[in-house]
Amino acid sequence: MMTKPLVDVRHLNVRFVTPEATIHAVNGVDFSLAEGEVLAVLGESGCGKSVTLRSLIRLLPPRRTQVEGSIRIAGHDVLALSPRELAGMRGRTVSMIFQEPMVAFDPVFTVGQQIVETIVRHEQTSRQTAHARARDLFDLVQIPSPQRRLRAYPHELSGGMRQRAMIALALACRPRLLLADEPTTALDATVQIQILLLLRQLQQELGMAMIFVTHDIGVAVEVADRLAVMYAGRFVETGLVREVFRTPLHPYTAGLLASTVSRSKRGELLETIPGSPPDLAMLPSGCSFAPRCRHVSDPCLAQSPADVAIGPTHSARCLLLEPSPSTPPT
Ligand SMILES: Nc1ncnc2c1ncn2[C@@H]1O[C@H](COP(=O)(O)OP(=O)(O)OP(=O)(O)O)[C@@H](O)[C@H]1O
Repeated sequence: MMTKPLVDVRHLNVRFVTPEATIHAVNGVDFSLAEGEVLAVLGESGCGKSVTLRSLIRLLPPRRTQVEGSIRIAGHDVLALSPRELAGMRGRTVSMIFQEPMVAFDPVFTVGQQIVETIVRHEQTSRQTAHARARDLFDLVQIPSPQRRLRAYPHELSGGMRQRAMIALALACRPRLLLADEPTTALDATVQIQILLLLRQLQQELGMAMIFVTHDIGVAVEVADRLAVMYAGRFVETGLVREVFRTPLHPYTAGLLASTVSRSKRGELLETIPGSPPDLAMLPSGCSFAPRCRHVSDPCLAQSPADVAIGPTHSARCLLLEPSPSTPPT
């Protein structure tokens, strides 16, 4: 029997209409995610990863933002929710963690007060019960001396501790889905690894689904079951981590992998993808990657590639994968 996915996103388009230009940040993204599954969204800066993630809980500035398509999370039709229903869904069903924890915390309250407040607001429990839960959460995210740390203001904690406290806040109401927007990028390498391991362990223990945005392929491989490679607002390749890693289908994915491999072998970036991602206010016609692609041919400049499945879980958008018009049908 097919179970319903926890997340189902269809034809998601997000545009920012500014007086100067219309920015096509997300262009026809489709994906679904099962309970307990981890998807990493991977791509260079400015390709629409954060906007995709934020649109899932409508965390985009409402003015001048146009969102089209459908987003269903745990049975909620997210784009149709009232502000009150949306507030109920955030925290309880879906939570988000950020690169910079100060985004999640209010500097004038202690971290303990903020976690207790979140629990009381969502679950109508007593303060005493909420405080005991906050303590347990600090244990869960491995913060030593939890009682003392709960009484600290956000700025009094170190970067790594603040990140752990934000994860505790995000988990306060036991969400079924955690959205993570480059949560380790700002940390130094050792702390980064500790936080990644913690997130993976928590995700497995709590059976929580997670969507993890990163520009680091090593991080994606470390945390995810599935990968979505994003370029110019589109998912250009999706698949299980090992499939994408072993058999990249899209030239962009192959380029990302090649630059990572050459960097790790020689300590320097030997093979980068030439050029830079297109301006999302002026997307080229045809395939958006064509201007940087070593396999480009004339049709790529005219025709936008469809998503071609080469297996039950692996697909990509590249004309090289489409049967050529001259191939007789079998
Ligand atoms: N509120 C906004 N108004 C106008 N443009 C925006 C807004 N938010 C994002 N954008 C634009 O949307 C595009 C996609 O941004 P997004 O932050 O999703 O990229 P990203 O892939 O997450 O990159 P990074 O890794 O640098 O965060 C960018 O061109 C960005 O400038």
